Amino acid sequence: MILSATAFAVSVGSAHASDSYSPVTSERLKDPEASNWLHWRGNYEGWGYSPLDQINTTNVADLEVAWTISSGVTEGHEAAPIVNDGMMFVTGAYNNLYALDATTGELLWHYKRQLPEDVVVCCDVVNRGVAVHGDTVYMGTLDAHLLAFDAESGKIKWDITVENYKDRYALTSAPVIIDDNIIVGVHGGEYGVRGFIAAYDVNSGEETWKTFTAVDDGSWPGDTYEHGGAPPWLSGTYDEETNTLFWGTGNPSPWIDPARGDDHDLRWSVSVVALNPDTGELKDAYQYSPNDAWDYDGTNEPMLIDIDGEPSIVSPQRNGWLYRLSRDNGEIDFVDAWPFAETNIYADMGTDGVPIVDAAHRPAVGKTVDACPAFLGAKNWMPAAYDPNTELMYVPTNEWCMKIRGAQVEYSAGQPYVGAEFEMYQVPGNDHVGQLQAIDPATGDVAWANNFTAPLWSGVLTTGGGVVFTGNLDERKFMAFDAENGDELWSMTTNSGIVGTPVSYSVDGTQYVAVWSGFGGAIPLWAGPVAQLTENIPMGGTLWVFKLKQSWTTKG
Ligand SMILES: O=C(O)c1cc(C(=O)O)c2c(n1)C(=O)C(=O)c1cc(C(=O)O)[nH]c1-2
Ligand SMILES: [Ca+2]
Repeated sequence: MILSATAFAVSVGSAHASDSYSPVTSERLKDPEASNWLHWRGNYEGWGYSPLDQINTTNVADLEVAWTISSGVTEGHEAAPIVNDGMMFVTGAYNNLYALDATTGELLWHYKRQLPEDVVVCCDVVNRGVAVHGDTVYMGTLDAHLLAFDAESGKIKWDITVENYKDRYALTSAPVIIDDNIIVGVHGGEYGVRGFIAAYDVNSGEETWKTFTAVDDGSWPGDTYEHGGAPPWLSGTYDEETNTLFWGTGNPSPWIDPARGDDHDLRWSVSVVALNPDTGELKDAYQYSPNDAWDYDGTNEPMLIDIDGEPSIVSPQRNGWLYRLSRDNGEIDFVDAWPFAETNIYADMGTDGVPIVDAAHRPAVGKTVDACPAFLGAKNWMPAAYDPNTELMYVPTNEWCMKIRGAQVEYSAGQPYVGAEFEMYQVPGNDHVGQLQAIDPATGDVAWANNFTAPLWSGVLTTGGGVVFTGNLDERKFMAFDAENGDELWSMTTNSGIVGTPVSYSVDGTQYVAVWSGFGGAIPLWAGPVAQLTENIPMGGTLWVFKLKQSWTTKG
């Protein structure tokens, strides 16, 4: 299914000069202050962890609303707000960008992208956030531009074209900034783009490198890599120690192609790649699903964690397996993998990390199969979080399956290039689809799990106060759980279903937690009958910001 973006007028609000914007240096990005939220996942390692502990398990029940702001837009609001010394930058749907006073919600400036009428993206007109560097704020757009704004005034410094949106290239996620490079990965796996990661100079916007993720190495039949997808549409992570960028890549285009046969790996689709961020040079890669036929994009965040002193990558994948990989010297090696939701596509996981496919669950043209998970995955884009105190990761999970079969499709620029027919369904006998799981990344053991009737489509935040935050859909609740045992400590019913990415920050000694409520994203567009679980959710984006009641905050 496709969705067209309607045009909006640009309206940069009145510039409001705050007296002292703090420039974001490369050093600050490498070692972010606990009070700020400078990366979409809080740090380069992709943890989604705030060390702040003013809000903790003993007082979180006393949270109250500090302020809210409504976007007036009814599509999905997925972004993580970025906060730098009291100033917040947050995106809504359709590339709306708001600069706000993080303590009061006062709107300092607002940019509304004028998108061409014929912009089409696969999975809703979403944006997952901005990146910040110096006195500049950067946003990727649905028409595949990269924009640089003056942080204080909202004035556009530069606007570059990353690729042609008419071929369905788009940017939906937050850029990653490493020293003088601003790095983005493209969308378009359902339209036959050729995926790439590219870097631009933070000051001039000039391209410094571009690395294709569908590679010409003989692992694709003929020249099919040229429309082979593998789009790295979510943000990557960065290991400063070895100067390595890790980035997940999407599904091959089309999902199913009779020409491929069984022996084409289609590198590096559904993989994690390791790049030198200065040059874009490929250091190494590991493929989660060679020759993928189920739309199991491997884009999910490669979280960088040290496990018993071993530098590791941990990533819960759409295919239902949680991977533990090593990352010594920027080289990726398979260590272990564990199923974390209903999955039947692999008969076994080889000890070398090359899965043994169960042919009974592999679709082809003229062959319908039942496959679990469904193509929307055991976990999709909504980021898991890691808590260095409990040493657990908290994974928003969905259990569902699909009937799927191949369909003939020809490449035609800008047209859907999927090659499959499918219908999702709930796992028979299950009373839930969504689950928040606390998992030990060393062993794959589940410490606790909480179930939700509808799918879970919100990011997760961990905090130094031992509280885990996430939101759900049909109940519209933003919730706080005890990181140790999963007990629900607090919740608040919001305006809409939550598909946001919660963050935490503090200003003048007061800790805040912020999250969008505004249902949308892939579920209403793609989930078929399973979307019925979410059909009565009210629509519309509101950013909610919480803090403790005064009696707690003054105790310091
Ligand atoms: O292959 C791609 O280029 C691509 C891009 C995106 C995106 O950029 O949002 C999604 C997907 N695929 C996808 O398969 C998917 O399930 C999905 C869900 C969502 C969402 O925001 O809810 N985006 C995307
Ligand atoms: Ca995809």
